[in-house]
Amino acid sequence: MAEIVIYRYGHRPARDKRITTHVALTARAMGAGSIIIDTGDRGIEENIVAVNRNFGGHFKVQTGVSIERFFNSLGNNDLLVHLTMYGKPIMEKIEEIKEASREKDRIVVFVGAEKVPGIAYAKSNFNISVTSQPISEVSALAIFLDRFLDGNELKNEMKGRLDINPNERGKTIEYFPDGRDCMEILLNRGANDRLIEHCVAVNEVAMIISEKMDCDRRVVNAASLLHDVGRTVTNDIKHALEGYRICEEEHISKKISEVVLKHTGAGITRDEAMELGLPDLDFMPETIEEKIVACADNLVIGNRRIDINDQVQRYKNKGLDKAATRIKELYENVSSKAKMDINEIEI
Ligand SMILES: C[S@@+](CC[C@H](N)C(=O)[O-])C[C@H]1O[C@@H](n2cnc3c(N)ncnc32)[C@H](O)[C@@H]1O
Repeated sequence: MAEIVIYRYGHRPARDKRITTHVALTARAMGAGSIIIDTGDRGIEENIVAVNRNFGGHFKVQTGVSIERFFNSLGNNDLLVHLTMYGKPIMEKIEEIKEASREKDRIVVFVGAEKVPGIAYAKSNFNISVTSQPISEVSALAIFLDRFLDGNELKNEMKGRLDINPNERGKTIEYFPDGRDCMEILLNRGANDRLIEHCVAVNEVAMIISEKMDCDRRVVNAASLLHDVGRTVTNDIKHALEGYRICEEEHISKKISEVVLKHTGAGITRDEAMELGLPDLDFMPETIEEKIVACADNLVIGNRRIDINDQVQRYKNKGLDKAATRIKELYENVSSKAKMDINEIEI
């Protein structure tokens, strides 16, 4: 499938910031991989970086590429489609464009802001109109992308720091802190260097495991970095509970705080929880993300990897035989899901 690139011509930073940003947002949401803008505009670049961070994906933006430089950069593997009210109707040409794009690396969609010079019409493989009436470049681009991608772009899922969960009467926003956010939370909560180094080491192991299976990597990333944030309050068995409370205070998704809550050893049963003075709850890891983080924590002591058998022995030495058996079983379970021996992971 050819990569879709948008070229935005005639951008005037003082006048067009909003509409060019909307062209970029539409391109990003509707299946394009990047936008190139003729006039330099750091504001738009920063805006798109922030949108990617919040809502996911790797949409690229480059500004300050003049039309001459842009045309010089085009090669035989590019198909250039110019959207203009003076072009051929999209319904007549879209199948031909799809066919032509199959042999190309990139399909470059040219949209103007102000008057477009004749060279754009001459250089384009297709000059395409979306109705013969003047409309906004945002709508022209949206309709073109929708027709070109047969509506499949509407199924795109990008995952960033925020998930917007729509409901009948509004929305709920779920927050998945990224690495930078997690580090800020740890520091703001007073984590010392040793604690941070431990969290980073567990994170490294957890992320390697997460690459081997289908799971929400945002959850694994944040939960592994924050699994011990409760140790800024206490180092006893209640640290996971404190971590959960901190995650709640930071308005972090439950998918993450639940991992933090259940990361101790290979989980704590309801009976054990009662004996340990914890709330009358089951703290056993159930989701794949919960299992990955608990398991990664068992493979790390301080900031170094520990052999799983040594970890199991440490629990046995403390007389915690049941917990030791569960740790081994969890390790075997996660290894089989990862289709590798996770005891071989090196950091
Ligand atoms: C405000 S218009 C400027 C049109 C300008 N007068 C020109 O020379 O084409 C901005 C852009 O919207 C897009 N556009 C506007 N109407 C369109 C239509 N009916 N079909 C396709 N694209 C259209 C074109 O890409 C155009 O360059």
